[in-house]
Amino acid sequence: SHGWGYGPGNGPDTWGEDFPIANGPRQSPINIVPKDAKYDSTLKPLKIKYDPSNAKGILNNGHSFQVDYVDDSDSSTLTGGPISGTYRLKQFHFHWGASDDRGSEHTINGIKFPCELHLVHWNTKYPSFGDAASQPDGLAVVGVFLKIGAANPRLQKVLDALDAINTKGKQTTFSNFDSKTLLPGSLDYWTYDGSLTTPPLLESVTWIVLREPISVSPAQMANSAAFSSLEMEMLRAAWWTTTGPVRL
Ligand SMILES: COc1ccc2c(ccc[n+]2C(=O)c2ccc(S(N)(=O)=O)cc2)c1
Ligand SMILES: [Zn+2]
Repeated sequence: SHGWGYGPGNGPDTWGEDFPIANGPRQSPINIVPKDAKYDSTLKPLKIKYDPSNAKGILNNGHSFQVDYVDDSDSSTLTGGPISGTYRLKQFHFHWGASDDRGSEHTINGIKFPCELHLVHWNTKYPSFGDAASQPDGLAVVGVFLKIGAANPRLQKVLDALDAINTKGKQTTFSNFDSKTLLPGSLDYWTYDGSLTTPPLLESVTWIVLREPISVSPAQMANSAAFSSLEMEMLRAAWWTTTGPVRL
C-alpha cells in the first residue's frame, strides 16, 4: 500500500488505519491555550549544549528534510527543563505548509504558524534512538515556531543545502552547523507528554514548545527547490488538508 503522507488518500485522518495509536491518549500535535497552561515551579530552565562538529548530513525523507547529528557521545545534549537525565540531539527537521497561513503542527490559540522546527533528542538511559523511541520517556523534542518576517540568516545555510536534495531519498553532507543559532532569544516553554507527530506516532515524546518564534522571510520559505519539491506534495495535499495536520 502507498505510504503515509499528507495527500487525500494517505493524510493524517487515515493514519489510524495503519497506526492505531493515532487514537491513543497522548497524541501530538495539540492546540496550546496559554491562559489554560499551569505554571509549574518545579520545572527547571532548559539547558542546551550543541557541538557544531556533530552535524553529519542533510536528508530529504519525502515528508520533510532533516539534518542528522552524530549521537555517539554526550557532546550535543538537552538537559533540565521538564526532563531528568541527559538527552542527545539526533536530528532536526521542519514542518511547513503550501502557503504562509499554515504549516505548523502545534497551534497557539488555534493559530497556525507557517513553519515549525523540531529538534529531536533521545534519552541516554536507553542504548539507542530506536530503543528510546518506543519508551514513554524516550524522546524530547524542542519545537520552535517560525513566523513570517525578516529574512533569518541562521536558516540560510540549511536552505542553501536543499537544492542538492531536491528529491525524496537524496542526502548530502552537512557539517559544522550550530543548531543552537536556530533558537530564539528566550527559552521560555510550554511542555506536555505527547507523541511523534508522524507515523509511527509513538507516545514517547516529552514536548518542549518554545513560546518565542524565530523569523523566516517569504522568500526563504519559497526559494529552495527541495522546499518546492516537498511542497509539491504539500500543494497536492493543500486543497485536501486545509485544516492542516492538527488531529484532535
Ligand atoms: C522506531 O521506528 C521509528 C521511530 C521514529 C521514526 C520512524 C520513522 C520516521 C520518523 N521517525 C522519527 O524519528 C520521528 C518522527 C516524528 C518526529 S516529530 N515530528 O518531531 O514528532 C520526530 C522523529 C520510525
Ligand atoms: Zn516534526
